[in-house]
Amino acid sequence: MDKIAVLGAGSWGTALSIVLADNGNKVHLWTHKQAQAEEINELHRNERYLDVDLPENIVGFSDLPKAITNVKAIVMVVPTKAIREVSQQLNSILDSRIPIIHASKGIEPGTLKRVSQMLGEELELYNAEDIVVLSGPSHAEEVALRHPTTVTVASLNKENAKVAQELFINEAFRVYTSTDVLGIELGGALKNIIAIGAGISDGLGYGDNAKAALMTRGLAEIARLGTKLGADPLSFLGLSGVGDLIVTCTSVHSRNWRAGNLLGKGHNLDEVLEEMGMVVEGVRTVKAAYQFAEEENVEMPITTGIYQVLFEHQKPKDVVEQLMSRSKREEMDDIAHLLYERYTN
Ligand SMILES: NC(=O)C1=CN([C@@H]2O[C@H](COP(=O)(O)OP(=O)(O)OC[C@H]3O[C@@H](n4cnc5c(N)ncnc54)[C@H](OP(=O)(O)O)[C@@H]3O)[C@@H](O)[C@H]2O)C=CC1
Ligand SMILES: O=C(CO)COP(=O)(O)O
Repeated sequence: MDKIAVLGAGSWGTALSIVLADNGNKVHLWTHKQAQAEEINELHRNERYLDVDLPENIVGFSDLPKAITNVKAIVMVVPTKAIREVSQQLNSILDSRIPIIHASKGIEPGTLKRVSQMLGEELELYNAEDIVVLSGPSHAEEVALRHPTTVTVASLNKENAKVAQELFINEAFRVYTSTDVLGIELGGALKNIIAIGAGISDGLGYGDNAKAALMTRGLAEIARLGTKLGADPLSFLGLSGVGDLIVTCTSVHSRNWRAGNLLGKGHNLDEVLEEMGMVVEGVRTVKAAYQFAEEENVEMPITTGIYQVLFEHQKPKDVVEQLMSRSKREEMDDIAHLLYERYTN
């Protein structure tokens, strides 16, 4: 039985541990809280994060050196804001280059780094190119119930992506490979912003038309930024693009959608984050995307509107009015231009 370490015992770390345990591995699920490790070992539960019984081959650890001893691979699933801190802790104990797969969806405000870039910067033995990202439409609650789910694993090194595919794939969890790390990471991170927007729209009482508009035009601005940064535009039509956008914008499981929904109903951001009690990645990512849009001179009106609601105390209804009264334009003008530039150069 291979040992795999999963770092981050929230809902997604726990669900991915179940997939790995179902595949016959002994999973070392690391948490920074001792009581949580004890709950996992004594009750085979992680009650605060996921309402399922855990397989007995998932073992809780609160000691990081012990958690990674003799493991074949490390899966990193802490929130984006904790990636650097946990990587720094790993540096002093990692003595060989085992595969590292991350499943976190965010971009760091200020530096505008994606998770694989942060890992490459912090981990002394690794470059960003060594890291694999796992992303796609995958609510932890459904993965834990073994409901059919599909994700993409991407690495610049195709062999690394294949190792990750082999590790996770099973009859309920289908894994595709890609080499477009940039597109896969951007798709997974930026859809959280649009999911907040979809939640706001539903909270305001708008209907399906408004949500479909947000999703479609949201995807257009994700693709616009991603293509400008060098991602493959086709990735945004894939699992980590349109797939994750659908699942996050249309589900009550999504913390980003739920946070947006409360904002749309009139709660302020502090109240909402207090109520959620779990990570809402889109809140930090919207700061990064807003900064990206300015620096890269890319139009991202929906992202800008959500930024204004979250951080500039704009009323959601006023932002909707602002979006609906923008100057007239052709639907595909800039996307067509970007695609033309990409495929003719
Ligand atoms: N939930 C899902 O369905 C999916 C989530 N993701 C992504 O996975 C990532 C993790 O999300 P998720 O598991 O849902 O989040 P949760 O909020 O459910 O859990 C986050 C976990 O990380 C722990 N944590 C926070 N800071 C640190 C730290 N500095 N050191 C160690 N552990 C820490 C938290 O501990 P504590 O709260 O006890 O401090 C908690 O156990 C996010 O980037 C998310 O976007 C991706 C796909 C699906
Ligand atoms: O990324 C997810 C599903 O693919 C989970 O989204 P939330 O973080 O909004 O719950």
